[in-house]
Amino acid sequence: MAEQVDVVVVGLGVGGEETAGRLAQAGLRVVGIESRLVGGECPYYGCIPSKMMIRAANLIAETRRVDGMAGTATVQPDWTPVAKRIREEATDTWNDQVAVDRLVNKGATVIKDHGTITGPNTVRVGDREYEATRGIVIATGTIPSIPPIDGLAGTPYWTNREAIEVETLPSSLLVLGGGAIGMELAQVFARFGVQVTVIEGAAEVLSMEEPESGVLAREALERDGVTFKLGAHATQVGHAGDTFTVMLADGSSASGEKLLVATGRRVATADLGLDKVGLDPTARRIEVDEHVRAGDKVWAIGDVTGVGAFTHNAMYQADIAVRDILQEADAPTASYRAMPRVTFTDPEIGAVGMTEQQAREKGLNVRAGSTPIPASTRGWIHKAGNEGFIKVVMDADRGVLVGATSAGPMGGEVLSALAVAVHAAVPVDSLRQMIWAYPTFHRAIGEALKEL
Ligand SMILES: Cc1cc2nc3c(=O)[nH]c(=O)nc-3n(C[C@H](O)[C@H](O)[C@H](O)COP(=O)(O)OP(=O)(O)OC[C@H]3O[C@@H](n4cnc5c(N)ncnc54)[C@H](O)[C@@H]3O)c2cc1C
Ligand SMILES: NC(=O)c1ccc[n+]([C@@H]2O[C@H](COP(=O)([O-])OP(=O)(O)OC[C@H]3O[C@@H](n4cnc5c(N)ncnc54)[C@H](O)[C@@H]3O)[C@@H](O)[C@H]2O)c1
Repeated sequence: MAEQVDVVVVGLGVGGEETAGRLAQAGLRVVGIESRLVGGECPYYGCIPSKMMIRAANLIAETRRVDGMAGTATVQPDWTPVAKRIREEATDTWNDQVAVDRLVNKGATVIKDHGTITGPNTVRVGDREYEATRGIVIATGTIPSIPPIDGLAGTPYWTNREAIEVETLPSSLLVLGGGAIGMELAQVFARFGVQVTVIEGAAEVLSMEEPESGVLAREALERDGVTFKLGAHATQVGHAGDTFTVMLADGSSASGEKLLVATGRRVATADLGLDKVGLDPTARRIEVDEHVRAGDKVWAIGDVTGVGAFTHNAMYQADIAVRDILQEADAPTASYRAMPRVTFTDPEIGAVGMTEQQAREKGLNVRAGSTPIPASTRGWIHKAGNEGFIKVVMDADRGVLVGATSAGPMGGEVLSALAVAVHAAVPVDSLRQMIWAYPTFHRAIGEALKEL
C-alpha cells in the first residue's frame, strides 16, 4: 500500500534540494529521494570546489604579475592547502549530513536511495512506495558523457569527480574536451605546474560561445603553458603503466600521466521509470513547458531539462516549479532569453543571451559592436592580465540587445549590467544615455555600444 504524501522530489541536487525544502517549509508533505549526496554535483564535484581551485590558481597568476609592476615576487605552488580546503571546507570529505539535516529541519523526509517512478503518481524507493497527490518533481541532473573511443572504457580515466578529489597532482594531464570543465580545470592544473594538453574536437575551444571568446581563452591558457590540439578526433586510447596515450585521426598522438574526460554531460534516466508517466526514457532531455511541467502532475527542473547545465538555471526552474505546485496566483513562467553563463577562466568569459551567429540564424536584423578591454582606461591601467573584450549583439528592428559577452578581468561581474539590459530589453538608445563610472571595466560597455 503506497503511503500518501503531497510531493515526491527525485534527485536532491541543487534544484531538488531547493524545491523539497521550500515546499516542506510551505507545509506540504514532501519526500525527497537522493541516491548519492544531498546538494548534488555543484557543492561536491562542480561549481564550488572547482572555483576554490580557480581562486588558488589565480592567486598564483596574480603573484607572477607583480614583476615589473610592483617589485618582485616568487610563488611556490603547493596543492596541499587547495586539496585540504576542498576536503574540509567545501565537501566535508564528501559527506552530506549537514545538507540532509538542513532539509529535514525544513520538514522534508529525506531518503538516501535510488528512486524509481512506478505509475502516474507513484515512486518506489527501496521497499517503500509513495503516492504523490500533488505530483512528482524530477531533478536527477546529468552525469559525464563518455565518448565511445576505442580503448577508453576500462582505463582509469578521470571525470570531473576524480579531478576535484585529487590530493596529489600528476606531472602531466591530457584533457579531452575544451568546454567549460576542460578549460577551467586545465588552467588550474597548468598554473600548479602540471604539463597540460587539451584535445578538442571542434575547430576552437568554448565552441558554444562567441568565436572571439574561444580564441581569448585558448591564448590565455597557452600563456600558462597549456598545449592545444584543435579539430582533433581521438581514435584510440591506451593506458600502460603511468601513461595514457591518445591516438588522433591525423596520425599524431598525445601522452599524459592522467586523462580527464570532459566531453559534455548526459541525462541518466534509463531506469527512472519515465515511461510510467508518458515520457520517453531514451530522450536526451526531459522537455518542459513554461511552468516546467513535463506532463500531468510531473515537473522537471535543472540539468535534466537540457535548458542550460548551470546551478542558477536549476535554482530558477526550482522557483518556477515550487510556485506552480503551490498554485500561487502570480506564479511566474520561465523564459531563457537572458540566460547568463560564466566560464571562470582567467580572463573570465561572461555571456548572456544569444551569440551573434545564433541571432543571425534566428533571422534577426543583427548589428554587433565590440571593444577591447586593454583599450579602455581601466584596462590600460590594469596592464598585466588585462586581456578581454565587450561584445554586444543588437536586434536592430527592436533596438534592444539580445546577447552580449563580457570577457576580461572580473568578466563575470561586469556581465551583470549586460544581463539586465538583455533581460529587461532596455532600449539601446537608453543604454547609450547612461553615465558609466570612470575608470571602470564596465565603462567599456558604453564604447561597445558606440560600435553598433
Ligand atoms: C566541474 C563542474 C563545474 C561546474 N561549475 C559550475 C559553475 O561554476 N556555475 C554553474 O552555474 N554551474 C556549474 N556547473 C554545473 C552545475 O553543477 C549543475 O548545473 C547543477 O549541479 C545542476 O543541478 P541539478 O539539481 O539539475 O543536478 P545535480 O546537481 O546533478 O543533482 C542531481 C541529483 O540527482 C540524484 N539522482 C539522479 N537520479 C536519481 C534517482 N533515480 N534517485 C535518486 N537520486 C537520483 C543524483 O545523485 C544527484 O545528486 C558545474 C559542473 C561541473 C561538473
Ligand atoms: N562555469 C560554469 O558555469 C561551468 C563550469 C563547468 C561546467 N559547467 C556546465 O557543465 C557542462 C558540461 O561541461 P563540459 O565542459 O563537460 O561540456 P561542454 O559541452 O561545455 O564541452 C564539451 C567539449 O568537448 C568537446 N568534445 C566532445 N566530444 C569530444 C571528443 N570525442 N573529442 C574531443 N572533444 C570532444 C566538445 O566539442 C566541447 O567543446 C557545461 O555545459 C556547463 O553548462 C558550467
